[in-house]
Amino acid sequence: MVSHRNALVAAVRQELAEARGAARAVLAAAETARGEAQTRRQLVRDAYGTCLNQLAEARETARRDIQRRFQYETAKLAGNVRRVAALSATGAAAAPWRLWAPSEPERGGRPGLLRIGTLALDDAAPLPALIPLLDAAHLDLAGPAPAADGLITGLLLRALGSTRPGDVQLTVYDPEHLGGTLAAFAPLGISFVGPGGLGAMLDELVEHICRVNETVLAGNALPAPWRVVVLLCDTPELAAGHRAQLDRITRTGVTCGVHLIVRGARLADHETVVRIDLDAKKCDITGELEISFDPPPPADRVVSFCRETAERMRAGPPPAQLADLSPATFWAESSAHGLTAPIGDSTDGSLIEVPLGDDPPHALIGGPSGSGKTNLIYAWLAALATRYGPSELALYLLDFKEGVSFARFVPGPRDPSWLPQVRLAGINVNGDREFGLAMLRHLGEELRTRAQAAKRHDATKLAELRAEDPAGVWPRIVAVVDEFQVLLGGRDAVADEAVTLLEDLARRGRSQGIHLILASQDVSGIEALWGRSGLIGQFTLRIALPKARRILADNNLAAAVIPRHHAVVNTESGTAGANVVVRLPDAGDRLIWRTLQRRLWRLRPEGCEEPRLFDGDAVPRLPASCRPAGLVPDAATPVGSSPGAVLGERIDVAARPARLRLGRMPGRNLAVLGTRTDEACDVLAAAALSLAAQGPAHFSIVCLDPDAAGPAARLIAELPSADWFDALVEAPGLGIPHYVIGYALDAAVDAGTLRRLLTDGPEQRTHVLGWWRSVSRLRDSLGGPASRLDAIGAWVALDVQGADLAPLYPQPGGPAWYPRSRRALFFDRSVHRTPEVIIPYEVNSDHT
Ligand SMILES: Nc1ncnc2c1ncn2[C@@H]1O[C@H](COP(=O)(O)OP(=O)(O)OP(=O)(O)O)[C@@H](O)[C@H]1O
Repeated sequence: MVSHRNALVAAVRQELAEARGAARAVLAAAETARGEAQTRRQLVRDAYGTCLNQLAEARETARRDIQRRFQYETAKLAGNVRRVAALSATGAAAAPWRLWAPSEPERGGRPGLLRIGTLALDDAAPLPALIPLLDAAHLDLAGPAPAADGLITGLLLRALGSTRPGDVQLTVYDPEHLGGTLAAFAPLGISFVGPGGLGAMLDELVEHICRVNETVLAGNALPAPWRVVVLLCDTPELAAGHRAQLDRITRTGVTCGVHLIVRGARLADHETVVRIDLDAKKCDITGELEISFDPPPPADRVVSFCRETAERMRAGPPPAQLADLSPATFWAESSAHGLTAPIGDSTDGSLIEVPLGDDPPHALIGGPSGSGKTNLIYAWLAALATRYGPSELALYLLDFKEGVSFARFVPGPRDPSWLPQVRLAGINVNGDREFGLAMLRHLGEELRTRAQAAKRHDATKLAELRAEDPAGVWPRIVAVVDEFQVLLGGRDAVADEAVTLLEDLARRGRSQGIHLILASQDVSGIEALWGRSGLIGQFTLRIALPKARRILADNNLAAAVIPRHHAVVNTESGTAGANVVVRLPDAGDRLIWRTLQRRLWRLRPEGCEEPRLFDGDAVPRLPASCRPAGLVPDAATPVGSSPGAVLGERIDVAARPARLRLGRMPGRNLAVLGTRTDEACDVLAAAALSLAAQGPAHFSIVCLDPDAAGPAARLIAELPSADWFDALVEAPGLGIPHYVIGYALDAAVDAGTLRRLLTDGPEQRTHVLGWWRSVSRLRDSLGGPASRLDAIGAWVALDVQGADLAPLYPQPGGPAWYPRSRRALFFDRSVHRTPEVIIPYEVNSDHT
């Protein structure tokens, strides 16, 4: 029993031991699992922390990135807005008060926006808060009266300061303060409306709008000035009638230049109404952005501005500047149908355009000395030359005054530029009416060429010719002749031919695009002008400067009353009633002109040639091509049948040399006549050198005057083949042309030898080119008063009166010739009907 019990205990013990062992094993496993779980938990916790950190970092980076982009975009946007704002509101419309000054609006520009304060932007410099007014809006202000009145004062100052004096007309309804609120503006002549005047004022505005609409419907431009009406109402309620009228004005005013600025009475809703809430610091235009309103302008600034503006209004707007006559784009116009260009402005500042074309075709400018004719021509030419390029306009300019007014258009020693449209300019022409004639002849040729081209293309006027012949170059030609009375003055062949040419050009130039602008101090005495109705009748454009006589019709006295630097432009031949008064800009400033000309010059097309300049005071030099240079022709070189001796420069547009043909015919000798040694020597030297340049020739120099010995020696030094003689000799036939160059042959020559040389020489190619100091001495050297002069086929007269030349001239009485310095009269019996004036070349620059 005991053993059984012992066994049982042992068994139990065994089982218990096993159970305990198993429990311990389970516990150990559980402990291990717990440890592992705890480790895992720690890992997860750590990972979570890392993740959180990374996320926070990423979020911070993204936030910073977004903020940077936001700042960048905001700054960019603000910059753009600031630039737009700067363009939309310039000068007085936007400047802060401390820098504020009135600014001149651009000619033809529209009014911009006006600044009322600034808009605060996060992280960006504040933007100007701008609102529209003129031509755009009515303003409705809500908020405390003093702040609103200050804002209105600022707005008015900006609107007035950025427009021309008189462009804005101000009306103020201020029943409580009886105009006191805006009294600073009183010097501008504003209308103050009292407490009882609101109805009448609104009625008047409504009528004004009706009138403006009538004008616009009639096709006329919107008339200035703008009407700005300020209503300072302290009681919001208006009488029903007033309210109805105000609503009408609100709806229709802006398009008619009527603008309301209202404080205290709400304007009806309309697209043109801009509301400004001073309490909320908001405005319709700027939306949700808060406005920091500008303070009112300093009172003294308003008062001084108004005083100065009132002064300027009394004086009128300043005259246009030369630059105002230029278009925005140069050379953009076509001259097919005419030339239109402003020459100045009217007293209200608008430019006055002057037409030239089919009607009116030509212009006559008149005004006493110093009245501004040349200035007017400068201004006109500047306006034309900036509008029409060289393929549209060609200018021929001639000034018969003693002076160089057209010299600025051609290259000079200090300025190589020229006005690209100028083809020819004549200065100091007062003594050389022949040059005027030459220009008219040249234009006459051009007229003929154009008329033939028009006939070929079946065109009746320039516009048609240009349409039919698009490849042709047919610019309109404008010929300006200043002091043209010099050309027509005098009853001689020059005046007769000039009038005939002018008449032809005036009559037919209209359809061929050739226009004349003639200016004169006094046209009243030009009989040639008034005697030919066919001529004067074509000059339908008349421009009269102050005190001009006979430019306008006899009953048109406008020129007598206009002030200095003004002109009357009349396109109906000067009839009263067709006057337009123009203020002329000062176009005389050389620097301004040079700057303009340089701009045009740089635009000149390829191949644009320098203009031909004729300067009556300049002495032309013998061209290098007329001197024997390089290879000297030898005896084997063929000799032309009639070499041409160059005697001087012809007074013509091409500046060609005048030549005397020396063929093997009787009388082919030259007599240079007169006492001016220098010029006589130059004529002989030019003749000899030019002959030597043309082929083999031999020269015999005979010099009988010690004063001419220097030039004669210089000549012989330059001639390839020449001998010096102290007396006239008969040279044997050489087989090549032989020229006897005789200086002062009247001094002492054997009459028989001279006669034989003159008579028989030319047949054997021996020609005498001699200088005699007078016609009678020439005769004496040929044997006395009865001797014949047939052997002298050509002559050049220097200081010899026309009547003295009678023995050498086919018409009785001799040619009409009054000697002039550095001018000579050339007559070649075999080619001339009438003699021609030439300018002896300067051959050697010093006349020792
Ligand atoms: N619109 C103007 N504004 C300012 N100055 C002017 C104006 N017109 C002319 N003048 C000046 O008046 C003076 C005379 O002008 P201009 O030489 O044009 O007159 P003119 O009629 O051609 O005289 P003249 O026949 O004696 O040559 C010049 O000094 C010129 O600068």
